[in-house]
Amino acid sequence: MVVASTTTTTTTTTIRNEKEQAVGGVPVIDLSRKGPQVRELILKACEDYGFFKVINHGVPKDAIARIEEEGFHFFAKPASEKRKAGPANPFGYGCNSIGFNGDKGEVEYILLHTNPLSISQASKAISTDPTTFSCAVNDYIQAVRDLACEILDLIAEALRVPDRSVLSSLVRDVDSDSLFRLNHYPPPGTDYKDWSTSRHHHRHRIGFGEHTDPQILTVLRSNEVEGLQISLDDGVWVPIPPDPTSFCINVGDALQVLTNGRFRSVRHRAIANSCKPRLSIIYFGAPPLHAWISPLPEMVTPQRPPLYRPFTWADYKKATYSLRLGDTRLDLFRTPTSHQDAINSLNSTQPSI
Ligand SMILES: C=C1C[C@]23C[C@@]1(O)CC[C@H]2[C@@]12CC[C@H](O)[C@@](C)(C(=O)O1)[C@H]2[C@@H]3C(=O)O
Ligand SMILES: O=C(O)CCC(=O)C(=O)O
Ligand SMILES: [Fe+2]
Repeated sequence: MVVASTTTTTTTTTIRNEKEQAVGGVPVIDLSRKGPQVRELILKACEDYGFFKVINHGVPKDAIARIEEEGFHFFAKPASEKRKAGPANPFGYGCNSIGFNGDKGEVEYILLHTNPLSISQASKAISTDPTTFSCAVNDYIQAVRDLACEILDLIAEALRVPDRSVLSSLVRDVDSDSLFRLNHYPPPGTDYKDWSTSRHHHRHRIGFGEHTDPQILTVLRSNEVEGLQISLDDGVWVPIPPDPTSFCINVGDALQVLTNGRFRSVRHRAIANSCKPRLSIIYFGAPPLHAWISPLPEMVTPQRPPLYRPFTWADYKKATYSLRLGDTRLDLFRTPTSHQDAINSLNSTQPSI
């Protein structure tokens, strides 16, 4: 059972088991428990939060350990060495600067396309042992892609879509535009860039500013350091307790469209306050550039007309990269009627002057 409880400072979501004991902070779904119950839990989490954690996920420990080691090894290098793999354009090494439109954060990262050829090319600038690096990345991607696809198949079944691979086939396509990212959040005061850092401790040192992920499904794993937060409807930020044995799953914008707004693309951010370095490893499952994205026919009824017009993933990426991190780019793709409905409902909640 999912219960929202309010404390004096924040609202936290508490999950209670059948005996009404609190067992965690967000929906935690055990993927080893097959059957309709798991599908229904995933469905509810995607509708209510656009976010959940999975345990017993089947991703080999060894694949996780190898990519984590490669990540820490790279970020421990001198700034001048790391810069040889940058600047991120959008792929490669980036430091403090996110995207092309002025977004900043206390983060350094490697962003890669998941195409094995581009991984092998990029690895030459990242590692002195590019084969070991690219093998670690490829093996990890393969394992988390399988996990993403298993979840997408369960979602399609729960939505009663006749073709259970309609979502996963977009991510499995050889031309899929899926991405891989390593984010490193150094502790405050660390000299990880060339210029001196502020030693002031802010309550919220923003590592990666608030945003939604544009893709279909995000699979995120971090080390034991906290930082990830998700936003609930009322704008309250909920910290996600770190758990290196689980994966965080986010609904992305494209899945919000495919489900005609039934699932929410969750707003999230990363805070970089900890005195320990945080490393997150992220897979963004995306369709091919030429794929058309529109609400699945089963998600459209006379009562729920299409909220979004059809567009290609290439169109959506273009819009994404022309905007700031925190912008709500999905609004650009709403149908005229649904856009007007949204404006009307907003106006009706504003006091009239
Ligand atoms: C500021 C930007 C960085 C970003 C592209 C964008 O213009 C807006 C979306 C950003 C985001 C957020 C989720 C992923 O981390 C990411 C790779 C993506 O697909 O969209 C980043 C983009 C990026 O860092 O290149
Ligand atoms: O590093 C994190 O925990 C979150 C980063 C993120 O949301 C992203 O890279 O899209
Ligand atoms: Fe994100």
